[in-house]
Amino acid sequence: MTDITGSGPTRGEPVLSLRNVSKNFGAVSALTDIELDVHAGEVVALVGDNGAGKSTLVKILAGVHQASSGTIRFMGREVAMTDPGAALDLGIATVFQDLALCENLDVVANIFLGRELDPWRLDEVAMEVKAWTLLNELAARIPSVREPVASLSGGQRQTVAIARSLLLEPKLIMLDEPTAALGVAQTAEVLNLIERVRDRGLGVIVISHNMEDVRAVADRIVVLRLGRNNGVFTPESSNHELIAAITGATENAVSRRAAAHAAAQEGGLA
Ligand SMILES: Nc1ncnc2c1ncn2[C@@H]1O[C@H](COP(=O)(O)OP(=O)(O)OP(=O)(O)O)[C@@H](O)[C@H]1O
Repeated sequence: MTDITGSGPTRGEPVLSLRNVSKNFGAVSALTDIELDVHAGEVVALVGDNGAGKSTLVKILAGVHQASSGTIRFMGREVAMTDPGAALDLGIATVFQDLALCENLDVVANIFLGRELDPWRLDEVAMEVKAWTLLNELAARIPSVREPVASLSGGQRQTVAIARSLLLEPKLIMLDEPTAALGVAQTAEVLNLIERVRDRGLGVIVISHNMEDVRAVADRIVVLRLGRNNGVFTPESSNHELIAAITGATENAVSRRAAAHAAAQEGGLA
């Protein structure tokens, strides 16, 4: 049976720790002296305006880009993510926004894509059982694992992509905008899924622009602004504080609208 936790760290132990991580693209400083900690059984939301450096940070951790300087510790030791394979081998899984699924293949084939149990002799039955086990552990609602991905909803596709990333028993999973373009019910399903992954002791990093989703699922909210850390918040932090950290100003069009909206709601309730 697939155990999606693997031999992971105990809840609360540090999984990932970044210190002074910087990344330059030629003359462009995409990231400067980033610090980030993720613990086992914790969801960390990475938020920031467009161009804040979120994608660059995730790509460094996924081995797509290499940091220009700084240290990355993973499971207690300093590591170098030289390529995507190295990150995967260490136990860092990434679900990118495009999900990288094959529309015409079924759920089983997508979960095992490139990782067939025996590439010379496809053991369809064993792979189907393993796919079901994985999806059941996630309490995922997929009608049939023999359904082509093309016929699944956005939420179900996200589920398949997450299940696929758990196959290699990672210690850390990174999700890039997992609820973008999803409806209300599908978003709730994906947020539940993230909680189940967290409850199994994995460290989770979620990039999101949706503050409601971030508050609903994150244990800590790390704000990046112009490639630098700009505060760590909790879901209880006020919208005003969060928006100020994201935009870098306490008074701006977004915060004024939020304040006016809150005042109107209060007025309505009175
Ligand atoms: N390959 C690259 N070459 C040059 N500059 C880059 C490259 N990738 C990112 N950058 C720059 O790094 C900065 C951070 O970009 P990044 O895409 O990481 O931000 P982001 O927070 O993910 O934004 P978004 O929410 O729009 O995806 C930007 O100034 C961007 O132009």
